[in-house]
Amino acid sequence: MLPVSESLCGESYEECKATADWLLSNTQVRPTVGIVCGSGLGGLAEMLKDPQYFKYCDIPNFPKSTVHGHAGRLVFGTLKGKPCVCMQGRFHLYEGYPIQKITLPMRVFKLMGVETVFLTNAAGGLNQDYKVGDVMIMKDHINMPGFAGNNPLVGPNDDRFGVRFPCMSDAYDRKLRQMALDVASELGYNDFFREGVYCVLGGPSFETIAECRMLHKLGADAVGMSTAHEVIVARHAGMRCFALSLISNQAVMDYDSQEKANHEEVLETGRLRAEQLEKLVTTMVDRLEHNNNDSS
Ligand SMILES: O=P(O)(O)O[C@@H]1C[C@H](O)[C@@H](CO)O1
Ligand code: HPA
Repeated sequence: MLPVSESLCGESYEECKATADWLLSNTQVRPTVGIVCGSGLGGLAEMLKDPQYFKYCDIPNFPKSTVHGHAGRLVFGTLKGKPCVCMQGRFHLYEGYPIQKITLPMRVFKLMGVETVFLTNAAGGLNQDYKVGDVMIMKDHINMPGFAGNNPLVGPNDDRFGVRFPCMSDAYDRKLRQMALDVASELGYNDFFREGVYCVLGGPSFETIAECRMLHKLGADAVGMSTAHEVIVARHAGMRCFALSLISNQAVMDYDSQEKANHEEVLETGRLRAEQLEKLVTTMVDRLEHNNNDSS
């Protein structure tokens, strides 16, 4: 039996530790790199060598994955010789879980020894220069649910994870972003590589035209339904973060447009860019130094 929860939503230190210990007792892998796969981007998990799979429904304290395109399992293995754990599918606010619960895997990552987290997502392009299939390095985020008090760090702070008021001006690691630009250039990806600001909303409905126009005016280049909350929790716990948005569709900004955002297009764009994204992340992991203090 796992310890009785005193947390708001099942994400207390003791519960996360029990989950981390359970996983570590069932695998030999001691991950220093964590990966989160976005919609249609689960193929990255297939890159791990000697994979060991744990279905979310079998992991103590884990929520279940409910979204098509998110396999719902944790994969342990090595990538370019580095011990990794990969979420093949993530949790979203719109699935009905409390925000503290959907970000629980970040704390479990931390307690298993992860130092650096790579996250991917599918997102709608708000920047008019972006095309479907572009890949955006996340330079920053706008956490819309947080404006209304729905921040994953709401609730009692446990200092064993991090401080009460964590800084977020360095949420997306500068050195990793530069490494991504270098690697993208070496791989000949410059034509479809961007760097920009991601705005997270709660979903599951896609945005109205007025909402897209507003978000663009506020400074967002892409809009999605994930990642920012995970990054907040990962940064709170002192892990380095790097995130990529695949522009899976153009956000509709024009009342004359016949375009309609839909999840099938999102998954299809993921399939088209999967190989390049996998190559980029694999190359970056290969170049990682295990030095969390290296962050800037
Ligand atoms: O997990 P991500 O952020 O990649 O998923 C996006 C947002 C929605 O879950 C879904 C919409 O198609 O894709
Ligand atoms: N909006 C929100 N989330 C998304 C989108 C979008 O257009 N595309 C993929 N995820």
